[in-house]
Amino acid sequence: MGRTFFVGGNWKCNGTTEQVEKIVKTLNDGKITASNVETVVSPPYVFLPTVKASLRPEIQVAAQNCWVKKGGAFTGEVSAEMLANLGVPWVILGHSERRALLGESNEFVGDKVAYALAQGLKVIACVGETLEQREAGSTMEVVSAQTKAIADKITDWTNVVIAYEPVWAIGTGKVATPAQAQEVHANLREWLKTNVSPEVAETTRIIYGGSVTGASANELAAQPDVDGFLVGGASLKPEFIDIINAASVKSA
Ligand SMILES: O=C(CO)COP(=O)(O)O
Repeated sequence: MGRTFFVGGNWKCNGTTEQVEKIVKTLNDGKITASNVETVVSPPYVFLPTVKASLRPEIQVAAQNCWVKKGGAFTGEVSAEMLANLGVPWVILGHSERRALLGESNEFVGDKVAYALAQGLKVIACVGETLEQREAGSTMEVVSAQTKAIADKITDWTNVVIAYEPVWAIGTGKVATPAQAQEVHANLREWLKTNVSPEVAETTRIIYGGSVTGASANELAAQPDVDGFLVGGASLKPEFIDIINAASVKSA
């Protein structure tokens, strides 16, 4: 195996200067006991440089989005080149909130992933089905189409982490069961094996997101195809440290 466990904290559109300082202090003081884990937190753009400068070196930063191509006359956007210039190593792309609220299509997300990778950024690419889609039995159809739109635009998957985030589990407190997460992760890995390559399937991290807490992390992490988490609400709280430490389950 050898996939390094990956834990991302997506702060979404939250935080004041004071709250951000507090979260950074909690992260810097927290006892990280797991050794086999890559940790990334994603503050809103405006806080990125301060958070990057004040965080302990084991924790990296990610932006929550970036523009689909080279910067220029695109008011309100932030380009991948700017993130690279600031030394921000990661970017989250295709989050369901942006797909749903801002109308980002599969193809648009695929283009963003390709452009960000070409600028040297690493990408956390999000996929996931709505409750209606799950109930209609089309979960795999939806997540494969989202993954295919990315696969169509890139050849090198080294710097890509796939985040499976079922929309019905995001911010609802309704976490997927370990079996539900494992089923989709295994199917996604199989999809990569068939449609990209066995090597990419074996090495690409597939992480789970949706109401992960300190209490649910260990059992989810124990699933063979769950390679980490993308955490929203709980990433603003001290229990994020427990979620990072769930990585120990893999080496236990
Ligand atoms: O959307 C998420 C992370 O990107 C998950 O959010 P919650 O952990 O708050 O459900």
